[in-house]
This record gives sequence, structure tokens and C-alpha cells, in this order.
Amino acid sequence: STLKFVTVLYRHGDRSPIEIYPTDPYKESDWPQGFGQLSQEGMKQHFELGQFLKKRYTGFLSESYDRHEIFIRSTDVDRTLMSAEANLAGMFPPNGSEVFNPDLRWQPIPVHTVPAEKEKLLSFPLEDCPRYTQLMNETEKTNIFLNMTETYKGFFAMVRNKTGLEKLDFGNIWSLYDTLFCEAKHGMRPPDWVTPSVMETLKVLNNFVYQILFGVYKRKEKCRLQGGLLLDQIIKNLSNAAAPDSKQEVKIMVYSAHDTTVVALQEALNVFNGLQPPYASCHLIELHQEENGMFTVEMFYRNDTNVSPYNVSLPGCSQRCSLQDFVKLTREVIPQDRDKECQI
Ligand SMILES: CCCNC(=O)[C@H](O)[C@@H](O)C(=O)O
Repeated sequence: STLKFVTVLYRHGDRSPIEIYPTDPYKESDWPQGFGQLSQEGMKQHFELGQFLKKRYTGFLSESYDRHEIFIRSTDVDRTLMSAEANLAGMFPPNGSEVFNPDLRWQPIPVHTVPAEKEKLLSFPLEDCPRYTQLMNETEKTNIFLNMTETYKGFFAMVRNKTGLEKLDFGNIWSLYDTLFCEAKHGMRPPDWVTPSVMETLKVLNNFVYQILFGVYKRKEKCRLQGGLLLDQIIKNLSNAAAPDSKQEVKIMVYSAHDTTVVALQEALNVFNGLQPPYASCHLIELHQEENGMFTVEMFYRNDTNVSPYNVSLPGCSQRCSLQDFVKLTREVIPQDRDKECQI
């Protein structure tokens, strides 16, 4: 078979926390670039991912950077823009004739974006959809959600007391976990109340938040209003690449985004593993043409740099899924008229 087109979606690299909690011993000034910024660890993670992609697609992409072959789009957020730049530094170090400064093994490559308030492809959950808000309110009335709230009632009370967070619920527990995770990752000793077991419980609650965003209750409808928008665009690109007189020159489309973007897409594909995607984790969608001329879609998820990317197959389809079946099996999460579906 021949590889014809690749879509890459990745989460940005390691960053500083987005915010702190009232009793946090660490402040924004403890972070070299302040809150929400890509760290040097994050830059390295994406440089490595870029090198991985270069190797994986040797023979598919030209040896040197060719602007007709690749298109990169990022959300308009420093950490994703910078992740894409670090990624490209790993993917396309200039060879001979491309070197413009002998002391610099780097060449500029465009990273496209749209203003945050206009971003509808790579930022999820989109907050412009009253029906989605209603679905999230309904989710909070499901037994699963009520059981989680009841089970962890005491834990939430303890954490509220220790953090000084008046309001602490599934709406913001993910942020507390994130802050503690970032601080621990960067060698900042946590307060004594943050024991390994407390961290483990926070991790479970954090993952539950990612699970309910686009799943657990009315997954298909939530996905039609959210990740289905991205999947729709990806399928359009696949179909264009597979068209007989295809005018599509781009061979690889790269999206630089967030953990929630990866989850939104994977829930739409019904392949989400229920865990917050790690830094620089990467979902790959490859379009192949078989000897018999048929087009097939193959997917992989790289969430651990120590092992090869995992095969990911659409439920109801094989690892090499015909494009026809891929389109048919995902149709129910592609919005037909999202504006109408969002109205309540
Ligand atoms: C309000 C902050 C939301 N969080 C983000 O934007 C982060 O980039 C998050 O999506 C991530 O992938 O770390």
C-alpha cells in the first residue's frame, strides 16, 4: 500500500500551571515565564516528537522542507504556537542549501492560526452551544455523576479546607490537580496534605472530568456539537486526498492544540481511553491506497515515547478501515446543522 495523506493532532508540551489555589505556597513569580507557558521540557518534548515524525514519514515527505507538502495550524495560544515551532525544528532541520546562517541549524516554517475568539476547529469545548450546556447540566444529574459526588464528598471538603477554595467541584478540580501536577513535575515540594494517595485520588477525579466532557452521557450528541467539527474537517481532507483527480497538494496536515482537543476528537471516534492525554501526545490518522486502488484509514495514538504508537481502530472496523466504512461509521457524530442542533 502507499501512504497518501496524514493528519497529525498533538497536545502542546510541558507547561507551567495556568493558575494557583489560595493557599498555594508557590506564586506566578516562581515560574520563569509565568503561568501557562511552555517550559524547556515542553520544547524538548516537541523537538523529539518532530524528530519522530520526520523518521516515521521518511520516504513519504521530501527529505527537505517543502511548503507544498505540509500545513501547520495552531490555536492562538503561546504554548501551542511555541510547541509547533519546536516540533518543526525537530522535523525540518535545514539541510545544505537551506541553511541561511551557518551557526544556526534551524529554518523558519510558518505556523498558521486564527484569533482565539474565531477558533472553531481546535479549541474544545466550544462554549457557543446552549444545547451542549444543557447536556452538561443533564450529565450532572446522572447516577454516575451523583455517585462520584457522593463518594468523594468528604474528600472535596478536606481539599476545600486545605486549599482555601470556597467553590470546589468537578468544574474546577481538574485545575487543582493540574497545578499540583505541574509543581511536582518541576521539583516544587507539595504541602504535606498532598500525599501520594491524595494525588492519586485527584488524578482519578481529573480523568473523570475529561470523560464527562464529551462522553459518559449522550456521547454522540455531545460529539456532534464539539469534536465532530474537527472530525468533519479531517474527513473532508481525507476524501479530497482520495479523489481521483485530487488537487490536494498537502501531504501532511498538522494541528497543534490541547488535551481537550485530543479528547474531543478521540471521543468523536469513540476511541478515548478515559485518561487525560499527556504532554506532546499525538493522534495520527493515515490515508493509504491499497494495491487494488481502495483507500483505507489507519489510526495511531502516541502517548508514551518509550513505545511505538498504539494502533487505534474505530469500533466496528479493522485497523485498516476502508475510507467508505470510516465515513459511514462516523456519520452519526458529524453535525449536519450545528447551529440548529445547538438551539434549545
Ligand atoms: C483555561 C485553561 C484551559 N487549559 C488549556 O488551555 C491547556 O492548554 C490544556 O488544554 C492543556 O492541554 O494543558
